[in-house]
Amino acid sequence: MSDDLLSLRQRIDELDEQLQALITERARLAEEVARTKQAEGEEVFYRAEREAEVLRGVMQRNQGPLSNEEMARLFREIMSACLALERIMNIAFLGPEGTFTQAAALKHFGHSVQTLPLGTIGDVFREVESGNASYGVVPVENSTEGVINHTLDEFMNSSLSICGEVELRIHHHLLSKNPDIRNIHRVYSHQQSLAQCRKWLDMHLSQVQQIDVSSNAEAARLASTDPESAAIAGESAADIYALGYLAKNIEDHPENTTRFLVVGKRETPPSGNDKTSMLVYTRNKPGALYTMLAPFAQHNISMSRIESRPSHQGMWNYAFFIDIEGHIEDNNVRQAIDELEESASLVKILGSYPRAVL
Ligand SMILES: O=C(O)C(=O)C[C@]1(C(=O)O)C=C[C@@H](O)C=C1
Repeated sequence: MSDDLLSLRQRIDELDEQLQALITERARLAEEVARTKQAEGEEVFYRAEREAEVLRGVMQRNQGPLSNEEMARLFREIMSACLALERIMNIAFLGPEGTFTQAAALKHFGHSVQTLPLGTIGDVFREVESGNASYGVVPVENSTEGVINHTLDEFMNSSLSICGEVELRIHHHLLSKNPDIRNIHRVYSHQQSLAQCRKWLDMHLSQVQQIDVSSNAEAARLASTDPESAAIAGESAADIYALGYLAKNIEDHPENTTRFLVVGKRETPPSGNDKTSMLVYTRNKPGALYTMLAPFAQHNISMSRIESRPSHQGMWNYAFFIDIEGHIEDNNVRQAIDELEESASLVKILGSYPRAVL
């Protein structure tokens, strides 16, 4: 080994020692935080607003060469490990193991949580409502395929609050036990993923049967038992089912992103950069939509999403899912909602939560 390399490694060793001592000190402080929370009768250890504040601080201070996201990911894991000293959290997600929803849960909470795969979006809500899981993670919309109605509909009858959002770039791969694409006769995947790779499939596998299954992870499991088949799924499913890559990143839109929501029982205090989601029921009369939206414009509040769903409460009533910028404790948001309540049949606040940091 050259002297130059040796001395660089010595400096890295010294820094690692300092970093380790600092991480240990941070972990001890987290233990002290836990004791303080306990003494104050607090039952909730996870603080979404504080975590967002810490991660934003990390990104603001960062000057490279690591990217902001990379640096924040490192701190994400340190905080996750610190929180695990306070309390191990159980996170329910739309399973099975290896789904993008699991990847979103780990991106949001870090890897020091326990993840609990469940069969349906409804099961995720029930598990959090019953207290068996601390939080739940469910998909809510995809940039190419649109909104996930099951999730929106669950909010109509649930008392849970949204306490976070996660955005995940979705990369789809063609995975198989078979090393030769010419031997593939069937492709398994979730119907949304088949749709997201439509052009690629038409171009490369137009003669191959497409089989729509309940999740990409299930598709990967099937492909692992059927060597004449392939699955369209993500990296974690490839790892879990030991599949090889026949083609990578086959999604039609490279910017393909899915947004997930984190649901829990606690309302989240302001973090300084928040969103508020609500469900607004209106009567079907002329100008209802205009009247409903006017308070947001008057109070200078940006709306990032509006979706309508049949309300299931009478044939002509609609429910609108609306996301706005700001926190329910902000004066202008509070005032706009007070005014909205005068014209709407019902306004249900689903939660104010930090805008996705990572
Ligand atoms: O500040 C707190 O309340 C903590 O518990 C500490 C800490 C952290 O490690 O910074 C850990 C977990 C919380 O979710 C937020 C922050």
